[in-house]
Amino acid sequence: MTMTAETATATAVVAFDQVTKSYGDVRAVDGLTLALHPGETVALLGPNGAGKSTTLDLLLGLKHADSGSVAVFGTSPREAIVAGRVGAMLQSGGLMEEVTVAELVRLACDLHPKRFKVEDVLTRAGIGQIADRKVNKLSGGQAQRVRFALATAGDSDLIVLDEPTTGMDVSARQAFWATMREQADQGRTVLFATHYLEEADAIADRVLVLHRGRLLADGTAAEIKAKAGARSVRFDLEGAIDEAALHGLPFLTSIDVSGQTVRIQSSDADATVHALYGLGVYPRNLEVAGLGLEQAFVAITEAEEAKQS
Ligand SMILES: Nc1ncnc2c1ncn2[C@@H]1O[C@H](COP(=O)(O)OP(=O)(O)OP(=O)(O)O)[C@@H](O)[C@H]1O
Repeated sequence: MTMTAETATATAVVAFDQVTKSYGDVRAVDGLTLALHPGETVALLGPNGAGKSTTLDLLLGLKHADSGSVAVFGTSPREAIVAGRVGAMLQSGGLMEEVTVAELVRLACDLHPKRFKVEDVLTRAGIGQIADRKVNKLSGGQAQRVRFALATAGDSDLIVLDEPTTGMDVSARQAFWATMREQADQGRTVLFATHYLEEADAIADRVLVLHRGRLLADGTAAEIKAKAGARSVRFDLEGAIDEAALHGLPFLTSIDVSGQTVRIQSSDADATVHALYGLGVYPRNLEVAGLGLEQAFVAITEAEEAKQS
Protein backbone atom coordinates (compact mmCIF):
# COMPACT_ATOMS: atom_id res chain seq x y z
CA MET A 1 0.00 0.00 0.00
CA THR A 2 1.31 3.44 -0.80
CA MET A 3 1.36 5.56 2.31
CA THR A 4 0.10 9.10 1.84
CA ALA A 5 1.05 11.90 4.22
CA GLU A 6 -2.44 11.63 5.68
CA THR A 7 -2.32 7.88 6.43
CA ALA A 8 1.23 8.28 7.76
CA THR A 9 -0.05 10.86 10.25
CA ALA A 10 -3.05 8.70 11.17
CA THR A 11 -0.85 5.70 11.96
CA ALA A 12 1.88 7.70 13.69
CA VAL A 13 2.20 7.44 17.45
CA VAL A 14 3.13 11.12 17.56
CA ALA A 15 2.80 13.63 14.73
CA PHE A 16 4.05 17.21 14.97
CA ASP A 17 3.21 19.35 11.97
CA GLN A 18 4.95 22.73 11.71
CA VAL A 19 4.75 23.28 15.45
CA THR A 20 5.93 26.58 16.90
CA LYS A 21 6.03 27.66 20.54
CA SER A 22 7.52 30.88 21.89
CA TYR A 23 7.95 32.32 25.36
CA GLY A 24 8.02 36.07 24.77
CA ASP A 25 10.97 36.64 22.43
CA VAL A 26 12.36 33.12 22.82
CA ARG A 27 11.25 30.71 20.12
CA ALA A 28 11.59 27.41 22.02
CA VAL A 29 10.14 25.23 19.22
CA ASP A 30 10.45 26.50 15.69
CA GLY A 31 8.41 24.88 12.90
CA LEU A 32 8.94 21.31 14.12
CA THR A 33 7.60 18.54 11.90
CA LEU A 34 8.10 15.02 13.14
CA ALA A 35 6.46 11.58 13.22
CA LEU A 36 7.19 8.74 15.66
CA HIS A 37 6.19 5.21 14.73
CA PRO A 38 5.00 2.24 16.80
CA GLY A 39 7.74 0.33 18.61
CA GLU A 40 10.48 2.91 18.09
CA THR A 41 12.86 3.88 20.89
CA VAL A 42 13.75 7.48 20.18
CA ALA A 43 16.31 9.71 21.91
CA LEU A 44 15.85 13.46 21.88
CA LEU A 45 19.21 15.23 22.10
CA GLY A 46 20.11 18.88 22.15
CA PRO A 47 22.17 21.39 24.08
CA ASN A 48 20.67 23.26 27.06
CA GLY A 49 17.72 25.34 25.94
CA ALA A 50 17.31 23.47 22.62
CA GLY A 51 13.60 22.96 23.24
CA LYS A 52 13.51 19.33 24.38
CA SER A 53 11.34 19.83 27.46
CA THR A 54 9.03 22.19 25.60
CA THR A 55 8.62 19.58 22.84
CA LEU A 56 7.73 16.91 25.40
CA ASP A 57 5.35 19.31 27.20
CA LEU A 58 3.58 20.01 23.89
CA LEU A 59 3.35 16.29 23.22
CA LEU A 60 1.78 15.75 26.64
CA GLY A 61 -0.66 18.63 26.26
CA LEU A 62 0.96 20.51 29.16
CA LYS A 63 1.69 23.39 26.81
CA HIS A 64 -0.12 24.47 23.69
CA ALA A 65 1.45 25.28 20.35
CA ASP A 66 1.24 28.87 19.04
CA SER A 67 0.80 27.39 15.57
CA GLY A 68 0.89 24.00 13.90
CA SER A 69 -0.63 20.79 15.24
CA VAL A 70 0.32 18.00 17.64
CA ALA A 71 -1.43 14.63 17.37
CA VAL A 72 -0.90 11.59 19.59
CA PHE A 73 -2.36 8.34 18.22
CA GLY A 74 -4.32 10.53 15.81
CA THR A 75 -6.07 12.45 18.59
CA SER A 76 -5.24 15.39 20.84
CA PRO A 77 -2.57 14.76 23.52
CA ARG A 78 -5.25 15.12 26.20
CA GLU A 79 -7.52 12.48 24.66
CA ALA A 80 -4.60 10.07 24.30
CA ILE A 81 -3.64 10.57 27.95
CA VAL A 82 -7.20 10.19 29.23
CA ALA A 83 -7.41 6.93 27.25
CA GLY A 84 -4.33 5.71 29.16
CA ARG A 85 -2.19 5.43 26.05
CA VAL A 86 0.65 7.63 27.35
CA GLY A 87 2.87 7.25 30.43
CA ALA A 88 5.19 10.14 31.26
CA MET A 89 8.12 10.86 33.53
CA LEU A 90 8.92 14.53 33.68
CA GLN A 91 12.24 16.13 34.56
CA SER A 92 11.38 17.38 38.02
CA GLY A 93 7.72 16.53 38.36
CA GLY A 94 6.79 17.23 41.98
CA LEU A 95 5.83 14.18 44.01
CA MET A 96 3.16 14.27 46.71
CA GLU A 97 5.20 14.46 49.90
CA GLU A 98 3.35 13.13 52.92
CA VAL A 99 2.48 9.73 51.44
CA THR A 100 4.45 6.52 51.18
CA VAL A 101 5.93 5.25 47.95
CA ALA A 102 3.39 2.41 47.82
CA GLU A 103 0.45 4.78 48.43
CA LEU A 104 1.58 7.08 45.64
CA VAL A 105 2.12 4.23 43.19
CA ARG A 106 -1.28 2.75 44.14
CA LEU A 107 -2.91 6.08 43.34
CA ALA A 108 -1.23 6.17 39.91
CA CYS A 109 -2.33 2.58 39.22
CA ASP A 110 -5.92 3.36 40.30
CA LEU A 111 -6.04 6.34 37.96
CA HIS A 112 -4.78 4.38 34.95
CA PRO A 113 -7.49 2.90 32.67
CA LYS A 114 -5.26 -0.13 31.98
CA ARG A 115 -3.59 -0.43 35.39
CA PHE A 116 -0.91 -2.90 36.39
CA LYS A 117 -0.69 -4.49 39.86
CA VAL A 118 0.97 -2.17 42.39
CA GLU A 119 3.43 -4.89 43.49
CA ASP A 120 4.54 -5.48 39.90
CA VAL A 121 5.05 -1.76 39.27
CA LEU A 122 7.10 -1.40 42.47
CA THR A 123 9.24 -4.41 41.59
CA ARG A 124 9.82 -3.31 38.02
CA ALA A 125 10.98 0.13 39.18
CA GLY A 126 13.25 -1.45 41.80
CA ILE A 127 11.49 0.26 44.73
CA GLY A 128 9.86 -2.74 46.43
CA GLN A 129 12.25 -2.35 49.36
CA ILE A 130 11.36 1.29 49.98
CA ALA A 131 7.61 0.91 49.44
CA ASP A 132 6.80 2.02 53.01
CA ARG A 133 9.09 5.02 53.02
CA LYS A 134 7.66 8.54 52.91
CA VAL A 135 8.19 10.17 49.55
CA ASN A 136 9.82 13.26 51.13
CA LYS A 137 12.55 11.05 52.64
CA LEU A 138 13.85 9.70 49.34
CA SER A 139 17.23 10.34 47.74
CA GLY A 140 17.30 11.97 44.31
CA GLY A 141 17.89 8.65 42.53
CA GLN A 142 15.10 6.93 44.50
CA ALA A 143 12.70 9.74 43.64
CA GLN A 144 13.57 9.23 39.96
CA ARG A 145 12.68 5.55 40.29
CA VAL A 146 9.35 6.50 41.84
CA ARG A 147 8.67 8.85 38.92
CA PHE A 148 9.46 5.96 36.59
CA ALA A 149 7.00 3.76 38.50
CA LEU A 150 4.31 6.41 38.03
CA ALA A 151 5.05 6.49 34.28
CA THR A 152 4.63 2.71 34.03
CA ALA A 153 1.64 2.26 36.36
CA GLY A 154 -0.48 1.02 33.47
CA ASP A 155 -0.24 -0.53 30.05
CA SER A 156 0.54 2.61 28.01
CA ASP A 157 1.54 2.40 24.34
CA LEU A 158 3.86 5.40 24.51
CA ILE A 159 6.30 6.19 27.31
CA VAL A 160 7.74 9.69 27.44
CA LEU A 161 10.77 10.34 29.66
CA ASP A 162 12.44 13.70 30.22
CA GLU A 163 16.05 13.13 31.33
CA PRO A 164 15.00 10.03 33.25
CA THR A 165 18.34 8.90 34.67
CA THR A 166 19.54 12.24 36.05
CA GLY A 167 20.65 11.60 39.63
CA MET A 168 20.75 7.81 39.28
CA ASP A 169 23.97 5.96 40.05
CA VAL A 170 25.53 3.67 37.45
CA SER A 171 23.81 0.47 38.54
CA ALA A 172 20.43 2.19 38.89
CA ARG A 173 20.90 3.58 35.40
CA GLN A 174 21.73 0.17 33.96
CA ALA A 175 18.73 -1.42 35.69
CA PHE A 176 16.53 1.40 34.45
CA TRP A 177 17.52 0.90 30.81
CA ALA A 178 17.18 -2.87 31.05
CA THR A 179 13.59 -2.31 32.19
CA MET A 180 13.01 0.23 29.47
CA ARG A 181 14.30 -2.22 26.86
CA GLU A 182 11.74 -4.77 28.07
CA GLN A 183 9.04 -2.13 27.64
CA ALA A 184 10.21 -1.46 24.09
CA ASP A 185 10.47 -5.19 23.32
CA GLN A 186 6.81 -5.50 24.25
CA GLY A 187 6.02 -3.11 21.40
CA ARG A 188 5.79 0.17 23.27
CA THR A 189 7.13 3.36 21.76
CA VAL A 190 9.65 5.08 24.01
CA LEU A 191 10.71 8.71 23.63
CA PHE A 192 13.35 10.06 25.98
CA ALA A 193 15.25 13.33 26.26
CA THR A 194 18.78 12.97 27.54
CA HIS A 195 22.15 14.67 27.94
CA TYR A 196 23.88 11.28 28.23
CA LEU A 197 24.91 10.62 24.66
CA GLU A 198 26.18 7.15 25.47
CA GLU A 199 22.62 6.28 26.55
CA ALA A 200 21.24 7.49 23.25
CA ASP A 201 23.90 5.52 21.40
CA ALA A 202 23.25 2.33 23.35
CA ILE A 203 19.47 2.43 23.69
CA ALA A 204 17.83 4.39 20.90
CA ASP A 205 17.10 3.08 17.45
CA ARG A 206 16.46 6.63 16.33
CA VAL A 207 18.11 9.85 17.44
CA LEU A 208 16.65 13.34 17.00
CA VAL A 209 18.99 16.30 17.44
CA LEU A 210 17.21 19.53 18.36
CA HIS A 211 18.88 22.92 18.24
CA ARG A 212 17.10 26.22 18.89
CA GLY A 213 13.79 24.45 18.50
CA ARG A 214 14.58 22.99 15.11
CA LEU A 215 15.43 19.46 14.05
CA LEU A 216 19.07 19.36 12.95
CA ALA A 217 19.39 15.62 12.48
CA ASP A 218 17.08 12.60 12.50
CA GLY A 219 18.39 9.08 12.02
CA THR A 220 20.09 6.12 13.66
CA ALA A 221 23.09 6.92 15.85
CA ALA A 222 25.29 5.59 13.02
CA GLU A 223 23.63 7.93 10.53
CA ILE A 224 24.06 10.90 12.86
CA LYS A 225 27.75 10.06 13.22
CA ALA A 226 28.08 9.79 9.44
CA LYS A 227 26.21 13.09 8.99
CA ALA A 228 28.82 14.82 11.13
CA GLY A 229 31.19 13.71 8.38
CA ALA A 230 34.36 14.01 10.39
CA ARG A 231 36.53 11.09 11.37
CA SER A 232 39.46 10.89 13.73
CA VAL A 233 42.96 9.93 12.63
CA ARG A 234 45.65 8.97 15.09
CA PHE A 235 49.26 7.95 14.42
CA ASP A 236 52.76 8.06 15.86
CA LEU A 237 55.76 9.69 14.19
CA GLU A 238 59.41 9.00 14.87
CA GLY A 239 62.06 11.69 15.28
CA ALA A 240 61.50 15.43 15.02
CA ILE A 241 57.95 16.40 14.07
CA ASP A 242 57.33 19.22 11.59
CA GLU A 243 54.14 20.60 13.19
CA ALA A 244 53.74 23.40 10.65
CA ALA A 245 53.60 20.82 7.83
CA LEU A 246 51.00 18.79 9.74
CA HIS A 247 48.89 21.91 10.31
CA GLY A 248 48.90 22.38 6.52
CA LEU A 249 47.20 19.02 5.90
CA PRO A 250 43.88 19.36 4.05
CA PHE A 251 40.41 18.92 5.64
CA LEU A 252 41.65 19.24 9.24
CA THR A 253 39.05 20.33 11.78
CA SER A 254 41.44 19.87 14.72
CA ILE A 255 44.96 18.65 15.44
CA ASP A 256 46.74 17.77 18.66
CA VAL A 257 50.40 16.76 18.84
CA SER A 258 51.44 15.20 22.11
CA GLY A 259 54.94 13.69 22.30
CA GLN A 260 55.26 11.48 19.22
CA THR A 261 51.47 10.99 18.91
CA VAL A 262 49.34 13.03 16.54
CA ARG A 263 45.53 13.15 16.82
CA ILE A 264 43.56 14.74 14.04
CA GLN A 265 39.91 15.26 13.22
CA SER A 266 39.27 15.56 9.54
CA SER A 267 36.21 16.13 7.41
CA ASP A 268 37.80 13.91 4.71
CA ALA A 269 40.09 11.41 6.43
CA ASP A 270 41.03 9.64 3.17
CA ALA A 271 42.35 12.85 1.63
CA THR A 272 44.12 13.86 4.86
CA VAL A 273 45.93 10.52 5.14
CA HIS A 274 46.87 10.62 1.45
CA ALA A 275 48.41 14.07 1.93
CA LEU A 276 50.16 12.86 5.08
CA TYR A 277 52.08 10.26 3.08
CA GLY A 278 52.81 13.03 0.58
CA LEU A 279 54.79 14.83 3.32
CA GLY A 280 57.30 12.01 3.16
CA VAL A 281 56.70 10.91 6.77
CA TYR A 282 56.06 7.37 7.89
CA PRO A 283 53.05 7.28 10.24
CA ARG A 284 53.09 4.25 12.54
CA ASN A 285 50.12 2.62 14.33
CA LEU A 286 47.76 4.54 12.05
CA GLU A 287 44.12 4.42 13.19
CA VAL A 288 41.18 5.99 11.38
CA ALA A 289 37.89 5.87 13.26
CA GLY A 290 34.42 7.31 13.00
CA LEU A 291 33.45 9.86 15.62
CA GLY A 292 31.52 8.83 18.68
CA LEU A 293 27.97 10.12 18.96
CA GLU A 294 29.14 12.75 21.45
CA GLN A 295 31.73 14.17 19.07
CA ALA A 296 29.26 13.99 16.18
CA PHE A 297 26.67 15.85 18.24
CA VAL A 298 29.17 18.60 19.11
CA ALA A 299 30.29 18.84 15.46
CA ILE A 300 26.70 19.14 14.19
CA THR A 301 25.54 21.69 16.75
CA GLU A 302 28.75 23.77 16.52
CA ALA A 303 28.53 23.83 12.72
CA GLU A 304 24.97 25.16 13.07
CA GLU A 305 26.08 27.80 15.62
CA ALA A 306 28.83 28.91 13.22
CA LYS A 307 26.31 29.15 10.36
CA GLN A 308 24.00 31.34 12.44
CA SER A 309 26.65 33.69 13.85
N1 LIG B 1 8.34 29.01 31.04
C1 LIG B 1 9.26 29.60 30.29
N2 LIG B 1 9.31 30.95 30.18
C2 LIG B 1 10.24 31.54 29.42
N3 LIG B 1 11.17 30.89 28.69
C3 LIG B 1 11.17 29.55 28.77
C4 LIG B 1 10.22 28.83 29.58
N4 LIG B 1 10.48 27.51 29.45
C5 LIG B 1 11.52 27.41 28.60
N5 LIG B 1 11.94 28.62 28.19
C6 LIG B 1 13.03 28.90 27.23
O1 LIG B 1 12.77 28.16 26.05
C7 LIG B 1 13.95 27.58 25.53
C8 LIG B 1 13.78 26.06 25.44
O2 LIG B 1 13.71 25.55 26.77
P1 LIG B 1 13.53 23.99 27.08
O3 LIG B 1 13.40 23.86 28.56
O4 LIG B 1 12.44 23.45 26.24
O5 LIG B 1 14.94 23.41 26.56
P2 LIG B 1 15.66 22.02 26.89
O6 LIG B 1 16.23 21.56 25.60
O7 LIG B 1 14.74 21.10 27.59
O8 LIG B 1 16.83 22.51 27.85
P3 LIG B 1 17.64 21.71 29.01
O9 LIG B 1 18.50 20.71 28.32
O10 LIG B 1 18.44 22.81 29.63
O11 LIG B 1 16.64 21.09 29.95
C9 LIG B 1 15.08 28.04 26.43
O12 LIG B 1 15.68 29.17 25.85
C10 LIG B 1 14.37 28.40 27.74
O13 LIG B 1 15.07 29.41 28.42
